[in-house]
Amino acid sequence: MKALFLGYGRMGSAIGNAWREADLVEQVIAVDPGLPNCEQTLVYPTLEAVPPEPFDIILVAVKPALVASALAGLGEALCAQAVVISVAAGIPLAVLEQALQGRCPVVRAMPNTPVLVGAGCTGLFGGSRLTVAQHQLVGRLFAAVGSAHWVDRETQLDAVTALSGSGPAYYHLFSEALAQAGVALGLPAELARRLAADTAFGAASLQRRPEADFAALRLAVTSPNGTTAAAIEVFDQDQTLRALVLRAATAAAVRSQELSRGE
Ligand SMILES: NC(=O)C1=CN([C@@H]2O[C@H](COP(=O)(O)OP(=O)(O)OC[C@H]3O[C@@H](n4cnc5c(N)ncnc54)[C@H](OP(=O)(O)O)[C@@H]3O)[C@@H](O)[C@H]2O)C=CC1
Ligand SMILES: O=C(O)[C@@H]1CCC=N1
Repeated sequence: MKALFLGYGRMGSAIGNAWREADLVEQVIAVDPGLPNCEQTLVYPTLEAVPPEPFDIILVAVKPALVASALAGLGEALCAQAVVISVAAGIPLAVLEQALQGRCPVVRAMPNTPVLVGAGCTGLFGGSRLTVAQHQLVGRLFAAVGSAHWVDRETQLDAVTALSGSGPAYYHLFSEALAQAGVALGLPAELARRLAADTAFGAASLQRRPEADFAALRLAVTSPNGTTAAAIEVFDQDQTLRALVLRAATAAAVRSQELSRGE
């Protein structure tokens, strides 16, 4: 299977490298004006420079504002047998289909950066022209770099973006804050960094077990009148943390809706 990537920055290269390392695609070709050739990936500066051969998958991973113009340049020779996947936040299927003028079936995907280590999760929504076989292929491609989840309504992708698309940054921010707190409490910076990372990994591993109940996992750490209770009381004072998380996720979802209107 051959894959063409339009945009090979952080998200495009994370997915391209992961698919190649998992032997899901034999050849990855990328179009990206700013990049030199990477090992095992042929990078062209423009779409016009790509030899006119058919691709099975064309993944567009440019900034949302550039998606329509990047797709408009896709000629019949490249996309005759392809499924086009857009990972751009907010850009609706209707815009993608219009840019392609019906040349190929389209899927919207909202992955996240842990695809780099095979631990991503991706929300998916397919257009009406997608065949059952193509639906299965796209699901398999994203499941191979983490987990893949089809949503029923396109608007749900705004919530997926707010939760798991942007979500890794929220956890990284919390780890930054926790490591800084460790240093303020007297630990060497490298030890605080390591403890924050290992704690995030351990907690996530517990959360991922089947039937895991997040509240029960929290309570298992929280001895009555103990150290955790003292910290949770601060987080939960007037629902501070939960209210903040809701505000932050809502801001992300609203931004996704704005992007869909081209704002
Ligand atoms: N980063 C993330 O965690 C996630 C990102 N996304 C989505 O992925 C998309 C890309 O984001 P991200 O990878 O972070 O951004 P990057 O800026 O890292 O990557 C975009 C790349 O596209 C290149 N580019 C610009 N114009 C074109 C063009 N016409 N044709 C081909 N390549 C072009 C850019 O080059 P140059 O820099 O020189 O302009 C850049 O290298 C966005 O739409 C975003 O919404 C989705 C989920 C998660
Ligand atoms: O911040 C963004 O807009 C992109 C989409 C989800 C993660 N990064």
